Amino acid sequence: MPPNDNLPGVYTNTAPGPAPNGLGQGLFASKAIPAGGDVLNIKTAFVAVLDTERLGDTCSGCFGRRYFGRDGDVSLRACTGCQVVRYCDKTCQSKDWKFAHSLECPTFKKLHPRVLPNNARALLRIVQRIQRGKYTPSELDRFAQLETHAASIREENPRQWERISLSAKAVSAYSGGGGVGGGMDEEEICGVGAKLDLNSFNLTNAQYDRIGLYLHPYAALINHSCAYNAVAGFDDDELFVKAVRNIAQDDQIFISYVDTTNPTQLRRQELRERYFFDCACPKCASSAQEQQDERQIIDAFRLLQSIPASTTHDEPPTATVQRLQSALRALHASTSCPVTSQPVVALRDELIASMLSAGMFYSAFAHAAVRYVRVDPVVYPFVGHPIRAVHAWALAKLAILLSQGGEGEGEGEADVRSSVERLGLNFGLIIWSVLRVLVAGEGAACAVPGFRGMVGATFGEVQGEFVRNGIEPGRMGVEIGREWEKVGRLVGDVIEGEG
Ligand SMILES: C[S@@+](CC[C@H](N)C(=O)[O-])C[C@H]1O[C@@H](n2cnc3c(N)ncnc32)[C@H](O)[C@@H]1O
Repeated sequence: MPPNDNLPGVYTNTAPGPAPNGLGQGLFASKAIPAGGDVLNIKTAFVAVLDTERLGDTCSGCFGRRYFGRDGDVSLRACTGCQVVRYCDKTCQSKDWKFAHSLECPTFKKLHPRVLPNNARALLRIVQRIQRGKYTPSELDRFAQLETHAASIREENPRQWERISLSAKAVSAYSGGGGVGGGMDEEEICGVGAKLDLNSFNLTNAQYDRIGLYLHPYAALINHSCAYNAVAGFDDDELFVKAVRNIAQDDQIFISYVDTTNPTQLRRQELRERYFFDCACPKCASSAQEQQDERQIIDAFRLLQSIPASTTHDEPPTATVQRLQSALRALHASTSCPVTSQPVVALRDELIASMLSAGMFYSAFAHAAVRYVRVDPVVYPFVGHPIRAVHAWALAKLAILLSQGGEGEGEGEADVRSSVERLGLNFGLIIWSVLRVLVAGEGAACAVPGFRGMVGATFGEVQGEFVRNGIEPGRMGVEIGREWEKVGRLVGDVIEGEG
């Protein structure tokens, strides 16, 4: 991809321009981009910080990039100055020190053991880097032009404005003012805080789990559509935006700011509250007639929200699993939500995560198979969609664990295990075929390089194991088809059990 002439580290097949229909500025394809193709790659963030709950388990230098996919615990060492941020080693520490930690470390130390929330830490970084002249004039110029909606935040979300003002007060006190970029008063810092809230992305790891927040003023130009044509992903703080559909030259690039599997009413509400616009995308327009179904789904969401959060720390994971399973059954009893609609989709994702924490590996495998076979092809129709790839990877990892004799535990686990054993599943062929699809589709895949590297290495090991045993799974299409018929029966049983 060609570099952007003005912005360091920005490579792109796009150009900025005014977006029609009152969307402000947007990004437009400077050439045709096929599905799976590159839209934008930004090597270094304008700002990126970890969420507070990830400071203890994620490296603040590489954001987990260097040890991603490695099994077992990774030991991170805390910064001896502030004790707040942690690193893999000196390389990661020195990278972060140069970027901004040298500026913020004394403040973190003073506040320890209190830790500033993620948006205040991001704001402090931006303000201190501006004051020390660490951004180029073109980066600052792009940042200055970003939308803030500050007046709307003040009027419509007074609590958000209060949080921004409090952060600005603290940052103004801690940043000390002055420097080559000049001092910034509290009001200016509030403006930066509003910009951060409106324009930041979820920083994710290579498996698309949220780990923090990220902002770059060029990427922030991408507008929203629920019928998006591109997705963003990260390796470390390197951003990759890829096409999930064929994009014609001069077409506008759209990502989704919200979970597009959510019902229209919820998506629109979230977009209104956080981004201050009413979405007029084709997906929102076409679901106007779905009022009846929508209402049922909204009721289902309320039911889900009435259940206490699944991540309460004092609840044993097996209890969470039971709670989620009964919520799934209650949803089926009270609404006609299909397995591919929300909140059933989100509930199953949570169920799989909770089953893993509870050590219910056979049950987690069965639900991951439901997701792979029945849910994702409908919810993410583009085969190279990164979420689909991550779910396929989770299924393969579970199959690897079970093939190595992983023992499940917990209520109901014995039943699922005996169903799997009755079916006589050949895990090896299932693992091989799931990974093979991921590796073969790599050209049109949107997953970030770190993820693809991890999948490729695992496929190589699995293939090597087969070859050592004199087997060529590439020639076993019929046998593999039979294994997927068995998986289909398992999937059918799970869905029937929920109904
Ligand atoms: C992250 S910014 C995107 C860049 C923005 N257009 C600009 O000129 O700075 C988000 C803001 O862009 C506008 N926007 C993005 N997508 C939109 C859409 N589909 N419809 C209307 N406004 C949209 C809204 O004002 C929203 O708060």
